[in-house]
Amino acid sequence: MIVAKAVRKNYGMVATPQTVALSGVDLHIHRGEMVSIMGPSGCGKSTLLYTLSGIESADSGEIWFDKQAIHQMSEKDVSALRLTSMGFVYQQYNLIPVLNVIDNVALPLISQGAQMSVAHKAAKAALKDVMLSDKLKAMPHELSGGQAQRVAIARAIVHNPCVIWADEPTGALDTVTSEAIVTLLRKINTDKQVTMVIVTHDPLVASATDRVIRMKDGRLTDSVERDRVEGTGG
Ligand SMILES: Nc1ncnc2c1ncn2[C@@H]1O[C@H](COP(=O)(O)OP(=O)(O)OP(=O)(O)O)[C@@H](O)[C@H]1O
Repeated sequence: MIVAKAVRKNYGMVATPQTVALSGVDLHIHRGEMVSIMGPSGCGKSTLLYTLSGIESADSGEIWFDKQAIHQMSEKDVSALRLTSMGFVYQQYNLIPVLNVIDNVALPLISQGAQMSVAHKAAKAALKDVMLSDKLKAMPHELSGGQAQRVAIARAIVHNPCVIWADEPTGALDTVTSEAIVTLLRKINTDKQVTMVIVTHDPLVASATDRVIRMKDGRLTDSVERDRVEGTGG
């Protein structure tokens, strides 16, 4: 479903010393797969996530999303693809502080031109999926970290995307809350068959995914299936 071929990405001006963030990444993520990306700080995990999702452009190489060549698309077309087919979850939730929970979750649909009543109906259903039906009118500052992340997850699924990209979704949460978020992400992956790509430092998150991709110095070093990660065959 998502294919990267020899993807390279540098930061910095051509005339100045450049940071090599991705130095030839080849990757294939299958539809419905839940994958984690791990590796030391600065190895290029977030850059890979944002390049695969078309937020950052690659310097060279190919990125395919369901047979669509992201590396050849205009910025406008990639934005439209993101809006309709992708959801994002960030470490710091990125909720709009002046909007209540239901309006935050409805936002991706409103951005696509949906009527408010339609967007609110879908937002309510998404908030039910994350077990927050009792917080529709709450403001973001009234939520715990775990609740805020669940709202962010509802916002990421409200438009039925094919893929969810998550950058350190448990990075700001304690262990118990992280476990609940991982369980929720896994349930959404299973129930809705949404492909999930999760950048994480957290072994707990990685152990819940189908495959752990390891990176070092802008390259993939390893790709390990779940049973081998857990070492239990389960
Ligand atoms: N906007 C940017 N401008 C310049 N350099 C950048 C930019 N974003 C990332 N980099 C550099 O690219 C390299 C890869 O960064 P990236 O954020 O992808 O790593 P990471 O593995 O996600 O790190 P962390 O685990 O600390 O979040 C790093 O050396 C970083 O300093």
